[in-house]
Amino acid sequence: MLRPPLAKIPLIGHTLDYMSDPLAFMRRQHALGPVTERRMMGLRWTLLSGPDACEAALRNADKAFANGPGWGFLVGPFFDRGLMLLDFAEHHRHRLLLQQAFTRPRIEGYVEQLVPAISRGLDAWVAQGATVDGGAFLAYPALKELTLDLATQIFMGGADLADDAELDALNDAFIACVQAGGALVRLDLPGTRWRRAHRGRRLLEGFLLRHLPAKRATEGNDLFSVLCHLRTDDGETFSDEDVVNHMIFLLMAAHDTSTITVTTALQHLGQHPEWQQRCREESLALPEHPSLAELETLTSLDLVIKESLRLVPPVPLLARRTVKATEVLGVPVPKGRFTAVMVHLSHHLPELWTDPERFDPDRFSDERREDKSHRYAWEPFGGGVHKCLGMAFAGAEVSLILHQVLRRFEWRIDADYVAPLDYHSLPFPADGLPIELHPYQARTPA
Ligand code: HEM
Repeated sequence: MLRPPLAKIPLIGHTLDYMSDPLAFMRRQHALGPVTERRMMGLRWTLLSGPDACEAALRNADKAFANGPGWGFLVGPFFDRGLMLLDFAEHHRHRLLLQQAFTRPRIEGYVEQLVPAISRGLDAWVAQGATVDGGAFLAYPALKELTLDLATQIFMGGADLADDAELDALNDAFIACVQAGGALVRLDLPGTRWRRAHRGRRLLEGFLLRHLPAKRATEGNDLFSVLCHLRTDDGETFSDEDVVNHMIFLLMAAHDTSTITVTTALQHLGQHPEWQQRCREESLALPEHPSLAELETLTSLDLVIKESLRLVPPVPLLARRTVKATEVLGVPVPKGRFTAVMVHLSHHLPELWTDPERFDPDRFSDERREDKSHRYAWEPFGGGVHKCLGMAFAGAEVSLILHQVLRRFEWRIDADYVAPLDYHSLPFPADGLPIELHPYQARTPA
């Protein structure tokens, strides 16, 4: 925690302003206009707020905004050459190939693997007995562990690649890479997040390179194996280096984002028992291990997930840097300018949403469709050519976890509870989201 005198230095002060309450920071900025400037993290940034300004950068009609040099500043050394950090023709080429790993038949295959893996993860929640029955169960760390285990399973092809100690080391390495994004000291110095992340990246590269020949040799249905065997009609494939870079990025892209979404949904379902019951009834009507098509019939849960992504978008702002001079809504933006596309704010603007701070999943129902108020009113997955490639996978994973949790547990959270969200990297509840969790007991009608 920085002491107050440091917080008063303007360039760090604005960074901390953002981290302590991003929405308040974005609101203050937006009051000055949709295209403004601020010094943050030692650099001058153009800040885009409101759906029109966000749309301009994400549609990127004149190809002025680049991802690599923007995100590269925040997470570059650790997620180097992941799809999100590639640009223009090269990005297009890699995306064409990578999207074959996220077709519907592939996702159906991942769902088949996810279903038993989630069941096993939730068995462990029950086995933790003391925390499950009545005591405070910390939902966020439990979900983080669950989604990391799922990533090991679905992305890497199972725990047999590594023993428990190595898996723990890999998880730590991966977490170090993610946490470096919010580091204020961005130098490879002893004891810094930056140094831990460099070490983490090396460990992940070594692990993946070691297992790559075996993945190339046989065709499995885990993501690592799939990436090794992708081929376009023109015969394009990924090099070993590409596979490693994409794998490390995909692990990052998939993990925290899905965990945050499930956490937010659990919180609101705990605070709104009527929605919890409505979702549970739909889940109880399906098998414990549903197919992708069955999962898509969970309409109430779908509304809850959309509303959770609106209230707490896991990626609150998107980073870009201009590669040439351009303008947004008539305001000039010079070449070389770091740009923050503040999608979070659009989700909370009263001109786009009724009573935006209220948890109201029905706002996404066919009768209301408030998300149609603007093409970029709801953009948790971004927009334009970099729109999230894992959107369908994420939807399936998040719904599957919540489906099984709803069938097996019930929980309550105080209606007045406000999650103390930490925004040093992606948002998460600093208190771990304590909930009162009980095994679900079906009630017999009186
Ligand atoms: C709820 C969960 C998720 C959210 C909210 C989310 C959000 C986003 C956002 C906002 C972007 C765009 C970044 C930008 O324009 O700068 C993005 C890109 C991306 N996401 Fe996701 N994501 C989620 C889950 C996933 C999952 C599960 C995967 C993979 C399994 C994934 C893979 C990707 C990839 C590959 C990109 C880069 C796309 C490109 O640059 O062409 N995401 N995600």
